[in-house]
Amino acid sequence: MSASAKQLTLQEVAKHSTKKDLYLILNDKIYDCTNFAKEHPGGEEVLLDLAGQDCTEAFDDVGHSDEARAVLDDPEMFIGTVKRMPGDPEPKSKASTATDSSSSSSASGFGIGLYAVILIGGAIAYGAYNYLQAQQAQQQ
Ligand code: HEM
Repeated sequence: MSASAKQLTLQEVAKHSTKKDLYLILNDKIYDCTNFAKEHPGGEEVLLDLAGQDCTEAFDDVGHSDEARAVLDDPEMFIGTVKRMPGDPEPKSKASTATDSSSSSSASGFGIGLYAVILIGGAIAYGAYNYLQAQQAQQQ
């Protein structure tokens, strides 16, 4: 059975998104969860919501047990692996690092803005101080 493991693109997997034909992607592997969905302790709905999509993140967020992972060892459920095409989104587990780096770059953008405000504020204060000093000197 595993000898017949297929490679499907994300678009092909996305076609299997109904109650009667339900594929899920987990860590770049494709599983037929049509029968399992009815038995899923977390409910059929959550799996149907993610049908035909990558559910790696959602699966990890729930903190599934090793027993849950063992369910996926069933050769009846294993379909094959994801064939990534140019322009496809990255696997979910790697996507989180991408968001991390973008959020840190926006944070440093804010840092530069704050730095500029402090510099300009300092320059204005220095100018005002010099002006007042000059005024006082004139009065004496
Ligand atoms: C095909 C993949 C999945 C398998 C094999 C699976 C299997 C299981 C199993 C065996 C449990 C019982 C608790 C445990 O052993 O951890 C469980 C619970 C649960 N699952 Fe999944 N699950 C899958 C995908 C998902 C996804 C994508 C979600 C989405 C949000 C989800 C949500 C939940 C929730 C909320 C529970 C807790 C239910 C409760 O404690 O009342 N599962 N799952």
